[in-house]
Amino acid sequence: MITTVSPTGSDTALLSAHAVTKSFTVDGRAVEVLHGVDLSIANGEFVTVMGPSGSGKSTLLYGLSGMDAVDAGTVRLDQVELTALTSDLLADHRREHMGFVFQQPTMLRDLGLLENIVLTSSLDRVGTPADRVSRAEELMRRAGIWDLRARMPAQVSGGQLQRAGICRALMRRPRIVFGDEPTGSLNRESAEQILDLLTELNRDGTTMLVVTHDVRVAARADRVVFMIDGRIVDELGLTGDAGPDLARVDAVIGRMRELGI
Ligand SMILES: Nc1ncnc2c1ncn2[C@@H]1O[C@H](COP(=O)(O)OP(=O)(O)OP(=O)(O)O)[C@@H](O)[C@H]1O
Repeated sequence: MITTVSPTGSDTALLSAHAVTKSFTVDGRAVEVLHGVDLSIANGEFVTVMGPSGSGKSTLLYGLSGMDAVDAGTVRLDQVELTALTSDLLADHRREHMGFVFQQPTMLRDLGLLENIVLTSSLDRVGTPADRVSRAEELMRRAGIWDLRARMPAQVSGGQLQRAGICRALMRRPRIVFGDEPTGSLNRESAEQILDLLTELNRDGTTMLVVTHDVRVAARADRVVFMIDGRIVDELGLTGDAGPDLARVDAVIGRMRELGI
């Protein structure tokens, strides 16, 4: 059943934001782009954020993940208030608990995919080198790119590279994965494969917050959050027996029409 959910918080939230504001200085003037955003994401939930270009989706994602500081309000990951941490502690926390998937992963071009994936966690000194390779193997097999492990980033397709990027993001078993247009640069078939992978990872318990313009991506979520002009204006719950993808896509498009997006 497709349901509308209220935009209120949840006691079991893994990530919660309260009254978050953010301004940028443009031509010497502060322009507020997030106007007191509240958002709670439950453990294991898959949430997508949709809205017009410039509505503040990426700014929200960066603010919630601590990649960029917010001006006011609080952001908590589980019991830890991210907005109260020093930048060093926040960076540690981010490395340990969060994964990031962007439109195009940045890889070192002279290293093979496996080395690229293992390298991040090697730098972080997590486990033994053998542990890291075995974790990478598990993820790469799952993503269907183990056979490509020795290829250089320039020798694989955009979709394969994105799958490697997702493997890299998951090396440390993050509690939450943030995605900013993870299928934005891919053709339809590759995008579907990435979506299948993200959906599968979410089913295994990884919480996800993904910003997207693509209704097919949004429709995979448990909940779609709609932003307009720096505010969350509506939410659409897609949990339960929501039927085939098409019905979910229809529901998202219908809500976008109602909101004039
Ligand atoms: N570093 C910055 N300096 C000044 N203004 C910024 C900066 N980053 C973002 N903005 C502005 O903040 C607003 C929100 O931008 P943001 O990138 O969050 O929107 P978005 O919804 O993700 O857009 P899109 O869908 O086009 O990626 C926009 O008006 C943008 O121009």
